[in-house]
Amino acid sequence: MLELIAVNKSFNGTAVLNIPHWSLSHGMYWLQGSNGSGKSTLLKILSGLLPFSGDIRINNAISIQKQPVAFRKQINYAPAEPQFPPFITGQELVNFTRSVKEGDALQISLIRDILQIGDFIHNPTGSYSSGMLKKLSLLLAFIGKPQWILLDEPFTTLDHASQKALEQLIVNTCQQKNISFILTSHHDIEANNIAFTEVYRIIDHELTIVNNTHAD
Ligand SMILES: Nc1ncnc2c1ncn2[C@@H]1O[C@H](COP(=O)(O)OP(=O)(O)OP(=O)(O)O)[C@@H](O)[C@H]1O
Repeated sequence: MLELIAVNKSFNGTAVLNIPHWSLSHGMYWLQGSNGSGKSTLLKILSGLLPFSGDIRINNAISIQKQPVAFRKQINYAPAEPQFPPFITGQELVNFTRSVKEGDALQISLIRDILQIGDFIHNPTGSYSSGMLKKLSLLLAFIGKPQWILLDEPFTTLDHASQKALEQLIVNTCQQKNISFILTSHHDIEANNIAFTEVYRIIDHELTIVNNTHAD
């Protein structure tokens, strides 16, 4: 369970998010919104990267404000446009993330195959295409066993085969490993084959539920 309580975020006095209360049980959530509506800001807040007023709790126990380290251990995040120091190789980032997030080698190898991350992983990230950077960022987000994985625009820049593979990976990870997801996009949910638990839009700084597509 992820609970947002009186979450407000402004930049330079301009309100970007105002979420009085939002409670998410285990599942897959789709967050839609136009450019500048606040999707990336919300995911950065949820992953502990941006200060805000209010609180966020996991399982009614771990508060992002009071236990920030314990909270962040439960959240993995992949940004919309990943950036890494150009001299670091993908493999070095994987090794570092594996040690921090207590990932296992077999898990990483499987996800690497699913996302079709080839030997380029051993090259410095400065040599990667945007799709390669995206795949590396997604791989890092799946390492370990967080309670939530937050993926900002995960399907952009991926080729069609990789998009389909990612969809299946998300569904399997949610169902088999009990890990929940929040995905953002500008696009309608129909573009994807995932049966989302709930779909939200950010309209005028507030979250609005669009529909409930969950089958069971
Ligand atoms: N660091 C910042 N400083 C000032 N304003 C910011 C900052 N980051 C975001 N904003 C503003 O917050 C608002 C929400 O931005 P955000 O990046 O969250 O939108 P988004 O929904 O992810 O947009 P997009 O779909 O274009 O990626 C925008 O008005 C943006 O200009």
